[in-house]
This record gives sequence, C-alpha cells and structure tokens, in this order.
Amino acid sequence: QFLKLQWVGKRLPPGPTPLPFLGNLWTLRFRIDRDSLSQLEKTYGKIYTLWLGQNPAVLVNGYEALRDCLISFSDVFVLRAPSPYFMKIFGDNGITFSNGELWKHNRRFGLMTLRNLGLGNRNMEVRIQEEIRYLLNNYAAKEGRPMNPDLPLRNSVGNVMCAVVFGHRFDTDDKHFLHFMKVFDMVIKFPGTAWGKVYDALSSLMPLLPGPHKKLFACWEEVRSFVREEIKLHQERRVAGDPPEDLIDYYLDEMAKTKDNPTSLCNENNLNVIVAEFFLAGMETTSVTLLWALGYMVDYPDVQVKVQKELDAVLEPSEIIRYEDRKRLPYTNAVIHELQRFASIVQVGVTRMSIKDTKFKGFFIPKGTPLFANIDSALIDPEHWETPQHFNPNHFLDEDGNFVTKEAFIPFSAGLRVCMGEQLARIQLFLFFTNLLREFTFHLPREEKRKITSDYILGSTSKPHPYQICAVSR
Ligand code: HEM
Repeated sequence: QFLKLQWVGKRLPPGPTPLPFLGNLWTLRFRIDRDSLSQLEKTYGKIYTLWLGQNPAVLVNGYEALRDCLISFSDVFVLRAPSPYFMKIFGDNGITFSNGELWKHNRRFGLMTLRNLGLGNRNMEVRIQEEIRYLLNNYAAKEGRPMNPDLPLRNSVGNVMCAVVFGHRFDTDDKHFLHFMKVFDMVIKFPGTAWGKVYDALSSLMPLLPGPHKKLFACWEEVRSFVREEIKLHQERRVAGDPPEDLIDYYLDEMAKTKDNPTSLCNENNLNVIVAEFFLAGMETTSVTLLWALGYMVDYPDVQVKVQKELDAVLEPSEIIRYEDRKRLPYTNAVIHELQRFASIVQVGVTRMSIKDTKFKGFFIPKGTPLFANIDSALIDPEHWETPQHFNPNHFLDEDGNFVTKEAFIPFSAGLRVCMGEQLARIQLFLFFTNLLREFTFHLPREEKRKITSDYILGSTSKPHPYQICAVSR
C-alpha cells in the first residue's frame, strides 16, 4: 500500500507523505481547516496534494490560482467528485452532486424557478420581510434577557426556504417542522465532522462498523418522508391550469408535461433531492452567516454603533427596507461583505473533479482527480486584503467612504458551478441584518467576557460555538 501511494503520488503535485489507509487525515487531525491548510501552503506552495484516506485530492490556493481554476478552467473542473456520504443519500440526483445533462437540466430548472418566484423583483423581498417580522417578534419577546439566537434564526431562514419550496411557512412551534429541522441539521453537519471524513475515506468498510453514521441514514429517511408528504399534498391539491406557486408546483408541472417522453430527466426521486438541497445549500449557509453577523456586532460594538447610526440617518423609522437601499448604506454594506469574508463559512467549497487529463499551472492533474478550490484562501489572500487576518470593514470602502467591490471576494465561488442561490442569499443577508440592527442593540450577558468570533466549529459550514446574547430593543 505504502509503495502504491508513493508511485501514484509521483504523478501529482507535491504534498505531505501519506500513511496507508488514512493518508494525510491523521496528520491533519481529521480537520481540513484554515490553519492546517495555510501551513501546508507555506510548505508546498499554491497547489499541492492531500491524501484523504486512500484517495488523493489536489488543493488549489490563493486568489490567482483559484480564478484560473474556477473561471479559465471552468469547463475542465466542472464535475463534482463523488462523495460516498452524499452518494449514499442523494444518489446522483439533484444539483450539487450531479453531473452532465442531469446537472444542467436541474440547475436550469432551479434558476428558472427562483426567477419565476420573484427573485430580482419585489415578490421575493415581501416573503423575506414576512419572516423577518416573526424573527423580530421572537427576539423582542425575550425582553433583553440572555438567549441563544441560533434556533429562531435557523427557523426564520428555513421558513423563507419553505415559502420558496413548499409555498407556505410553518409555525415555529410546529413539532413536525421542528423535528424536520433537527434531523436535517444532523444530516448536514456530519460530512464536516471527523466521523464524516472517516466515512468518506473508508466508505467500503463503514457499513460494517458501528458509529453515528448508522443513525444518520435513518435521519435522512425522515427528511425524505417529510418532503414526500409535502409532494403528496401538492399532488392532491393541484388543479390543472392553476398558476404554480412554489418549486414543487413547477416541478410537478414539468413532470406532467414530459410524462410520455422516455428520455425525460424529471422524476419524483430527483424532486425530493432538489427540495432537500435547497435547504442543505440555502438554509444552513445563510443562517450561519447571520449567526456570525450577530457575533461580530457583539465583539465589535463600535462597528455596531456605526451601522446603527447610518441606518438611522438614511432610513425613516418605519420605512420598509429594500435590497436596493444597500446603495444608500455603504458602511452597512461594507460590514456585511467583511463579515462574510472573514467568517468564510464554506472554507474549501464543494469538491470538484477534472473532466480530462489536464496540465494546470505546470502540474499534471489526471482525469477524475478530486480537487478542492480553497475559497477561504482567496478571502484571506495577503496580496488582496490589507489586513487579511482582521475584521476590517474598510476592506470594502474607498477613502471617501464609498462601497467598493473586491475581485478576491468569492464566498459564493465562481465559474459554471458558482452558487446557484447567490442572489437570494445576498438579499436575505442584507434584509435580515439591517432589520435586526435597526430594531435591537446586541451585547453579551453581563457575566460573559468571551469573544464569540475567535473560534469556530467545523461542520458542512464553519460556525461559531454556541453563544448567548441579549437583544435590547432600541
Ligand atoms: C451565505 C449563503 C451562501 C453561501 C456562502 C454559498 C456558497 C456556495 C458555494 C461556495 C458553493 C459551491 C460552488 C462551487 O462548487 O464552486 C455553492 C453551491 C450551491 N449553492 Fe450556495 N451558498 C449560499 C446560499 C445558497 C442559497 C440561499 C441557495 C438556494 C438556492 C444555494 C444553492 C446552492 C446550490 C444549488 C449549489 C450547487 C451549485 C452547482 O453545483 O451547480 N446557496 N454555494
């Protein structure tokens, strides 16, 4: 095994010596995180190889190399590498983990549906504003007492997704909904954990071993049956010819249109995965970013005050905030970008794979080699950020205080596989953040001294450790 690893490794970019079976996972202590990857970059350069168990993966680091990989070589590194865990639950359905014609079809469907449901016009904002009102009421009911802001935030962002996908929201006391959110959370957390890494590295052995993965597949079945029930309700309720109101309606219409076509790519299994993915890719990412946002406001109270002053100066107290107001709120907009940069929740993104043998930046990358575009490394690339390791909203402001975009700001990735929900996420981040800061001042409970944003837990996203804060009405 050892000699085999050495021989295969010779054809790939350099990297640390792998151990049999575990590869470099042991050396990384099963964590693929900012610190360990920065260390490896210092030793091996912008492009290196890591062995995740018995399989090599190429890591691409730094904004310039990432731009070439994601944009110039977009059609070469367009494939998703199979993740044994996601293959087991999704099969090759859906958008994020599918390839080829099915991926193109599903992605086109997803984008079209978001547009039809009002993304880019007022309709989507109205749905988001409604959820924000519930969240503000929830926080206000705590009357400034210490609370964990996580669950109400997740439920609110989750309900925005419910509106898009199911066409209705759930009461946040609804036991059925809360159970769905809980089992869903377990399913999505797993891949980023040490067990998740071991599962993907030793997938053929794992069915024989005890461990948390056994319970997760039962959780996934519960997610599926929740979604299946919603699909059934839509099928029963739908009157032919009525305009579609949500993603399931749009998909069922397409299924009906193509039912006699033997080459149709539409089926219920695929719909089930697309629905789950909207929650997987859309809910967790947005709510975790907002959790970081509150943490940064507590850790940097001077920034919080400055945002509130700008909101008060520009907006009428009862004015409904619109996404286009970001143009009148340059400081607030800069803060949102900076917290997204520094929180860097997606870290190494979702694994890609080379479609053919490729020469990239002087290295040979064989067809089918998994590749990690280390998005985080662009967000802290010292060539592009003045103080990459510090939270600094000035990164997005010019000398006159105008908002400026930065080319290395790629938290949604880039190229053909760029995040499909980027626009929806940006609108939600802006509307949730501005409404929360206009309504409340956030601070730590009196007895607490810690800094919320100094460390994180690694799951599918990097998330702050659980924390308590007080939301005091302004
Ligand atoms: C702050 C919020 C979000 C962040 C930081 C984020 C980031 C990302 C990243 C880095 C990728 C991987 C792209 C690649 O492979 O290069 C991705 C993919 C994806 N995202 Fe997001 N995302 C967010 C919100 C959303 C939302 C709200 C949706 C809802 C529709 C969504 C849907 C997707 C989908 C479907 C993919 C797979 C795209 C494909 O493989 O073609 N994301 N996202």
